[in-house]
Amino acid sequence: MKISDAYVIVTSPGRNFVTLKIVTESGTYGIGDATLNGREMAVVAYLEEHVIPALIGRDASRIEDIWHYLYRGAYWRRGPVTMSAIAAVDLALWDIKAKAADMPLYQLLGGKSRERVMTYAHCTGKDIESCLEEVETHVGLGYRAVRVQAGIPGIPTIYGVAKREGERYEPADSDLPAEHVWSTEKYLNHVPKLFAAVRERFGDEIHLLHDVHHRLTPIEAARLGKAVEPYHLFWLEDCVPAENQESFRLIRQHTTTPLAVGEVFNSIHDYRELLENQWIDYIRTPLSHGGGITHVRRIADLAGLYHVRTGFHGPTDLSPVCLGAAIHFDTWVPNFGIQEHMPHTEETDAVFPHDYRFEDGHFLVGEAPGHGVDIDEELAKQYPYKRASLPVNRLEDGTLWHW
Ligand SMILES: O=C(O)C(=O)C[C@H](O)[C@H](O)CO
Ligand SMILES: [Mg+2]
Repeated sequence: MKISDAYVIVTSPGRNFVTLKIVTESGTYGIGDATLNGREMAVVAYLEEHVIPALIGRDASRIEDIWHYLYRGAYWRRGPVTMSAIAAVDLALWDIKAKAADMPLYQLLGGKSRERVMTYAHCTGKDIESCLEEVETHVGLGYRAVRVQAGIPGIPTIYGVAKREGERYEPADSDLPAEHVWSTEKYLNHVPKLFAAVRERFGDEIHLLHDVHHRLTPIEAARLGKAVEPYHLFWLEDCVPAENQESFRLIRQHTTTPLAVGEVFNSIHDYRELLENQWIDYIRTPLSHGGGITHVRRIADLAGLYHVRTGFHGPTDLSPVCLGAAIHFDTWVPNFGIQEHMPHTEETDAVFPHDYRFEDGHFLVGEAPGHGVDIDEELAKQYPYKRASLPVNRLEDGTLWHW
């Protein structure tokens, strides 16, 4: 199973995606997602200049050895660019191995732990009322869990809320970073009212999630966690920037609201104190940013020791390749929690044909050999790369804040 060719495909069917294709001498190929939103071309350069030349001629079946060759062998360890590049190789190699075994990937991982994968949808609105309408729509579509984000009075642009009614939310929305304004006090005063309204209208059954997107300090996060306790959230996500893992000690001492962290993490080392001290409840690192299946399953196993479950990041800036592989992983992993689901556009789905299905608030894994996602290279060529940047956030006095 010698690797005879490998190349990167960049396509932008509505948004940018980076895909690595690895081909073996027998003609069996695999694909991996290497998309790092707003920093796509850095991963392309890493793969083309440093990884692909070293892959040609290697045995594609030696996934573990190739992982360590790329991780230890680079000398420069960890980081989102490195770990996204390694992830793309790893996902493509698992795809090849499963195809060679004529098995869907979940079988190779250890078989089904569940029949279907619960997902949560994004419900956003410019105010509480329009957000409630979104919840109504998604409950009607069968979702058992929804992420609720509403506009905050006095803050013109807010994370998670589309610029105009009826439009899709897309964070990387301009060539150079847009500038947003943030007020912690306005936010903290408003969010409990939003959850009170959702529980009052929809009752206790539906799971509710919320993403703070790294904007609070630990004591402010503790205040929010406490304030929303009556509405029993499924999780509060990224309530503080998590480089300082120790800050979760303080948050945890104050609130029983479950905490999810890690969509910007890329290594097991980012999680160690959080897990060993039982400060969090869900891990978020997607396969495509955390070194692929080979590394993320080690994080999931470590998490399992502490009753921590998976809740993988799944916005539209991860391609269907990442989502498809995640659905296989979610079907297998013993300590599964939930899978994020932001539907891709029709154009994206056409470029990446796949066999996973959404039904009644859940994903159903496909039975095709491999991870079940392919790329239509001819169609991909019709959508050239266009630079798109994530916004920056400033406090009302102009101080640069966390976006
Ligand atoms: O989906 C989420 O929870 C996010 O926070 C989405 C991020 O803002 C997005 O992936 C940034 O690229
Ligand atoms: Mg998030």
